[in-house]
Amino acid sequence: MMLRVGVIGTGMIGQDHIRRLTKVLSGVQVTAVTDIDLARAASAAPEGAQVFDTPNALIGSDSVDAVVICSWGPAHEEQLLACIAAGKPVFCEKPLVTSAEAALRVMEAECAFGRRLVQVGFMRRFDADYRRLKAVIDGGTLGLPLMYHSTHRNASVPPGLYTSEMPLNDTLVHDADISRWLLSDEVAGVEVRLPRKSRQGGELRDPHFVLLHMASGALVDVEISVNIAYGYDIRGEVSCETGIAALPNRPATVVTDANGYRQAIPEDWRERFIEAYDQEFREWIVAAVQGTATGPSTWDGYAATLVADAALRAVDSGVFEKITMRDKPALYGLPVSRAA
Ligand SMILES: NC(=O)c1ccc[n+]([C@@H]2O[C@H](COP(=O)([O-])OP(=O)(O)OC[C@H]3O[C@@H](n4cnc5c(N)ncnc54)[C@H](O)[C@@H]3O)[C@@H](O)[C@H]2O)c1
Ligand SMILES: O[C@H]1[C@H](O)[C@@H](O)[C@H](O)[C@@H](O)[C@H]1O
Repeated sequence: MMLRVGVIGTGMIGQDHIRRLTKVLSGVQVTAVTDIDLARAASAAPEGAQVFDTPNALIGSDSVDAVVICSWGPAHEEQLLACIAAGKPVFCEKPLVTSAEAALRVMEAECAFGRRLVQVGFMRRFDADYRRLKAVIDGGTLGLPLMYHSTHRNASVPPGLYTSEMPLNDTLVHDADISRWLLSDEVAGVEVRLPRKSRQGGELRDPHFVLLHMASGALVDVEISVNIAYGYDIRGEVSCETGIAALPNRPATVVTDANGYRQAIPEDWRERFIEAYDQEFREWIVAAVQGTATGPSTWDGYAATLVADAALRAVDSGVFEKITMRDKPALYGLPVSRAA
């Protein structure tokens, strides 16, 4: 069966996902697009796709079996609720939503529907390097994971559009999610320290040093730098009881010349995670054709949102901010635990 997809939001990642859905992946066709900027939607629409005036019109259309949401975070809740009301599988870019209350409303709607419909765009879980790293941790040969060092550096972020909350509610959510997934753990609380401000980002508060206290007692330190200038640099190293497991430096051709040996650094997320995005959509298509969703869930989006909310509180309070999660609905599987 050919999955007919409607895309909401045709900005940077919307266009990149339309490219992979039309030129890279099979079994899928983009039949509809929309954006509040209709001219942008029209220019991003692949041949034969209909341009809708509103997300609701696209979601309700008979020509759309499943939806991909690539609008800004604060718009996600309303669009997710409309997809769930229509019973259509939906891939929603991260962040799921931008407050815990909104995440709970989406969760309640999905649970009332009774079947998973939502996959959240935490693409690191589909990256081959992260998958190998998790296999080593889960294999147990290094003992229990004690600390995870997560480095998240963006060359730059769009001035004006990327606000001072976003290092925590748009960028940190990746590190929160990957820490939970890698360590099979939950985040119990957050501290944030602000180092000297970088002059690269104008008024933007940047960088951030975040400490995630995991329920097992493991600690995760996260560097969020969003105007590092030199490239998109994602690193991760897990310190266990008897050894260390780390992401490799990205395989890239080594250039040698009079200036020495060097390897290229990805420009942005499109380049660094290109295969991971392809894979997350391969897996999404398989589930969406069956009318459901697998992979990162509304529960995972809720957990990451709780971390973002707590981190935003911690910036103001300067102290440890505790996280309290609601009970996990059966729809999302068993609670995780990494026993000491
Ligand atoms: N997984 C990743 O690595 C990754 C990478 C980039 C962006 N993202 C996420 O994807 C989303 C979009 O990011 P982007 O970088 O493409 O931003 P962008 O600003 O380039 O594009 C967003 C588009 O959505 C449109 N839009 C906003 N609100 C809308 C609404 N209510 N209805 C219809 N259209 C609307 C805007 O007009 C714009 O064209 C964000 O949630 C972002 O966090 C994820
Ligand atoms: O929306 C983007 C995207 O999620 C990237 O993966 C992340 O590195 C950026 O910080 C964020 O702004």
